[in-house]
Amino acid sequence: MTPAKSSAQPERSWTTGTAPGSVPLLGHTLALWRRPLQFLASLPAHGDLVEVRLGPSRAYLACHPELVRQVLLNPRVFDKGGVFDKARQLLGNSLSVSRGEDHRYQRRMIQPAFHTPKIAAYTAAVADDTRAAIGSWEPGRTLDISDTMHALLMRVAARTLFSTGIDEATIDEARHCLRIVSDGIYKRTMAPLGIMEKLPTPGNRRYDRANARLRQIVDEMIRERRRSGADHGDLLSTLLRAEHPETGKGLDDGEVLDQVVTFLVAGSETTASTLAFVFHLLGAHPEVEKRVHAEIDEVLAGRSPTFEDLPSLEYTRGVITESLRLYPPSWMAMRVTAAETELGGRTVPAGTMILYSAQALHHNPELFPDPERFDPERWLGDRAKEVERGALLPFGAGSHKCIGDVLALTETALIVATIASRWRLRPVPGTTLRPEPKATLEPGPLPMVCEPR
Ligand code: HEM
Repeated sequence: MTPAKSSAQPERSWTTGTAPGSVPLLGHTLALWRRPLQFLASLPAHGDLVEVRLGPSRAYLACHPELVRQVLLNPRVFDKGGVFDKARQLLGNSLSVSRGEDHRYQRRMIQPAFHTPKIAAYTAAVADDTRAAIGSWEPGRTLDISDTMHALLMRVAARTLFSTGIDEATIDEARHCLRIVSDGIYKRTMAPLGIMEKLPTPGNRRYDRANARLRQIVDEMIRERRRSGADHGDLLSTLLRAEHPETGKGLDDGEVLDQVVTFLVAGSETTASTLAFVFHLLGAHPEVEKRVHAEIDEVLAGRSPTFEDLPSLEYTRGVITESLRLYPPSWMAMRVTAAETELGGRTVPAGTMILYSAQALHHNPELFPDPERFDPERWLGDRAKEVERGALLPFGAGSHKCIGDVLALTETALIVATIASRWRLRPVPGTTLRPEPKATLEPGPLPMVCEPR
């Protein structure tokens, strides 16, 4: 590890290092491919900025929260290139992959759909939807909490963001397609050569079919809304009524479709995985579960939770934050330098890949003592103030920070409170959590047994 003096930050020295275990030709590609979570979490021990070899290319992982901030708060230099260029071909030039002026315009146009009063309105029915979804649960029944939360989230997204009246069977079909599409986008953006996905393999055909069907379902939803002309005050209406601030031009149906698919990809799997991790953690820590139940019983006294209850559900929110720390759904992201720049005391050429990883930050013992311990109290009272700025980063930062962060936290808290006020979910003995880092960090199958409270 080499100390290096930064001219941009003259007051502090950064340490830079190289990840160990590079092999000829491949560098660290295999380590990053085979055991990405462990590999990333091991890197902060080698410096504030750590060089990683990806085949012939050099990339850097920003490990110190301050360096991550420098990257995320300067999108003109640390731009959305690399995998985002590939994702743009699959998702269209939508919010999560656009850059520069395009991104600024889209963000300005869409942001009003995520203002707090809107979120309070969207989430008014989340408790009802959740109660309807758990209406068929029976004592002693085993369910896969991962799958159950994905199904619930798709219904909630259909209702909150798109106020759609489409039937349950179509929502289920869209969910099935979305998982295939999301997985396919991840594989296609990570594939180094871009050849395999063009071959007519069964997997590629499955992806093409799922993508076409998902787009057909969304397209029908858009046409229906245009036909009715109704303004439901939701995300879909915002997109359909959006106008470019200078040209006054709106989005055509194809552009609206790209945005909707992007929101489904970015918003539903991340939130569903968070919920599954939370229920897994509660099942594995009965003493924490007991405190969550006590808080919910005291605050709600038997009624359904609402947006206004969230400030009072402080411990429950601490559990959710701690789950996002341990299992950040967005486990790694990247930028590409648009020009030569300096980072952590190193001169970094234009076109260099800079990685940042919530997984690496959140499991760093320098930032979170005893990082593998599930400890919701980290987020309560004075202990929360001890956490270093930028150390907790489940939603990113800067101009590309997650637009759905408040919505995701609200939905998660409302769903946890609704379920935990009636049911306790017990892990099936012998079940081991094996998080799967894909487009989102997924919990994998998690069978749990329903017990009425
Ligand atoms: C627990 C749930 C969620 C997590 C952990 C999460 C995480 C993130 C992260 C880390 C980013 C920034 C990625 C980067 O720096 O490149 C991001 C961006 C984004 N997220 Fe989320 N997200 C969640 C839920 C949602 C929801 C509910 C929505 C919408 C309904 C959403 C929509 C988006 C969009 C559109 C972007 C791109 C924003 C931009 O570039 O301007 N996310 N998300």
